[in-house]
Amino acid sequence: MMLFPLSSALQIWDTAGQERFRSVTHAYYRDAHALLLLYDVTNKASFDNIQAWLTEIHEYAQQDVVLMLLGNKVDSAQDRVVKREDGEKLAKFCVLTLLKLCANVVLQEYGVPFMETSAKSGLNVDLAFTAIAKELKHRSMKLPNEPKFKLHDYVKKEVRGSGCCRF
Ligand SMILES: Nc1nc2c(ncn2[C@@H]2O[C@H](COP(=O)(O)OP(=O)(O)OP(=O)(O)O)[C@@H](O)[C@H]2O)c(=O)[nH]1
Repeated sequence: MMLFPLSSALQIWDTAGQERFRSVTHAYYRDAHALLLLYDVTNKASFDNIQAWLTEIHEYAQQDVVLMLLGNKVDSAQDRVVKREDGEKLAKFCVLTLLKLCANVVLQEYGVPFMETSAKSGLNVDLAFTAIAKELKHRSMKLPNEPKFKLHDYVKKEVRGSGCCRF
């Protein structure tokens, strides 16, 4: 991935969401620098499951892990059961839950960034990965004279809505 003026390599693991693979996925948390929490906007159970994933994150992930909440499949507008506002509320709730669980300074200040995506149309997919990569890059470079990268501001500025005609 090119992040001007440098490039970045991301190693991406798609962990199995099913309960029966849970013990295997624990192993991935420990060394992860970022976690993308995905639910399916056409599947309420996947939305409700985010709470369980947060508990897992607290237990197994690094304390300063970069988190992002994504509501996927927004191209399936006719099957949508989870509203965008519910996702936004959940992103705030994620913060409260994690604050109870840990003292992640980044989360305390800004909350969990949230956006809706479509793997089918590509809506916001590049943005999600670019935002994560930029955040990690800035953290790793630690340049004192560089302005701090603000993940939330970046996501807010760049995010595209699914709207009626933009999948
Ligand atoms: N319409 C639509 N379908 C999608 C989208 N993303 C994934 N799918 C479909 O949803 C189904 C499940 O996708 P997966 O990527 O296997 O979902 P998963 O959450 O990784 O599933 P697990 O491996 O069980 O955790 C597949 O049929 C995909 O083609 C999307 O953005 N829009």
